[in-house]
Amino acid sequence: MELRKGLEDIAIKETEITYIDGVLGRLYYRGYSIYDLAEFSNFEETAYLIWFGKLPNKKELQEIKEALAEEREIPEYITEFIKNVRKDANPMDVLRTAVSMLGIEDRSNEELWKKAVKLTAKIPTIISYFDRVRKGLDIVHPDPSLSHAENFLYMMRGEKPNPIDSRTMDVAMILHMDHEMNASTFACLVVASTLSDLYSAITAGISALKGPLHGGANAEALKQFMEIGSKDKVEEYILKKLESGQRIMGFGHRIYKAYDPRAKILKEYARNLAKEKGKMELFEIAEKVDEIGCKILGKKNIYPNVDFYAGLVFYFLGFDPDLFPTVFASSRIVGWTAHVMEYLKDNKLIRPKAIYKGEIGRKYINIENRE
Ligand SMILES: CC(=O)SCCNC(=O)CCNC(=O)[C@H](O)C(C)(C)COP(=O)(O)OP(=O)(O)OC[C@H]1O[C@@H](n2cnc3c(N)ncnc32)[C@H](O)[C@@H]1OP(=O)(O)O
Ligand SMILES: O=C([O-])CC(=O)C(=O)O
Repeated sequence: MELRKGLEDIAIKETEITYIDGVLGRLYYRGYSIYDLAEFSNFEETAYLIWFGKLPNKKELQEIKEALAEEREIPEYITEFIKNVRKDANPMDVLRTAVSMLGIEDRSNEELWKKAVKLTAKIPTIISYFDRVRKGLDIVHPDPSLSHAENFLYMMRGEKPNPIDSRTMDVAMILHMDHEMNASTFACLVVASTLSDLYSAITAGISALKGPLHGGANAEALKQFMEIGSKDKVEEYILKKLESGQRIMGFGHRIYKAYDPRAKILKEYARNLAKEKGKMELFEIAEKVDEIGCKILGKKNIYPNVDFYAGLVFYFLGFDPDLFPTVFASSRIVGWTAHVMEYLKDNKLIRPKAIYKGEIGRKYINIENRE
């Protein structure tokens, strides 16, 4: 039996949701280029596309917007949990637990897409309530008149965002929405394939996304730009890091052997926000890491991934770094739920093999006679 560490190059399902061309650095949701979706679409429309396989007409778009807006509020017992949980909790742990709590209450047999809408609508509320409570601020209830992205920023800040911030948030959420068989989506499918419930599957996805090799890299990337402190220290920092065997966070990808198209798009949004917020110096440090990193690591086909500029964008939008992976999750929930629904249409229990390398036939020794 062949060992494929990390399941590299193993396909576990056929999909019509997302296609990645890792060599040319291209990404398509349901056949539409990510560049077109980022330029012309919005969160609700792209979510509909990912869930249902087609762009919605006007009526369908209105219906999905209304369904998402109606489901934003969270049950009181979850708000109470958020108020009582330790203020220094990791926000991904809070989100994971709150999603799990939602699952305890939802015993309905309603169609999975309806549960997917509920989860997608409620995740920004969980995140913003926790952030405001831990800062000693009053929670801001969702405003159903605002779009999904606008409302998220509104609940975080307590005031309506300007059009540049709203559009940036919308685009960032589109870019994070799905990415084929990434680690967190796979984690969801492992759980779903046992015919467990959707909330349990999503809880697994959140757990997998938390790690710094996956969705946690956006915060690590920003930390690295801040640590560097000035543009002229970038080269020395990168060389030192690589010489000591460490990784440049926000660089490298299992599938992309080219520049991640999402990073290309986010870079321009990060540049614009940096200008608007007067934070050009931090952006220029990141740009220099990008340039020198590509020169050195590009020889091994290692380039910036989505997390490289996402951290900067989320930071400029006002999110604290420990919230970045939760913002990622607030968008990836669409992809997780879409893949679970697609997989369950032709379910097969996910159960790979391990190659046994230990001994066989060892003699059991009573504890009194052991060394
Ligand atoms: C949303 C996302 O999840 S995108 C990914 C976010 N994660 C990060 O940015 C963390 C940094 N990046 C990484 O750790 C990796 O590139 C991963 C985990 C994303 C993918 O890596 P894998 O496909 O498993 O490749 P693997 O970890 O085996 O690395 C292959 C080689 O590239 C090198 N490499 C990979 N990424 C980096 C990096 N960021 N910096 C320096 N070297 C790197 C490894 O050291 C290794 O070198 P070697 O062959 O000389 O030993
Ligand atoms: O595809 C991957 O392995 C990681 C990634 O970029 C994502 O989940 O968006």
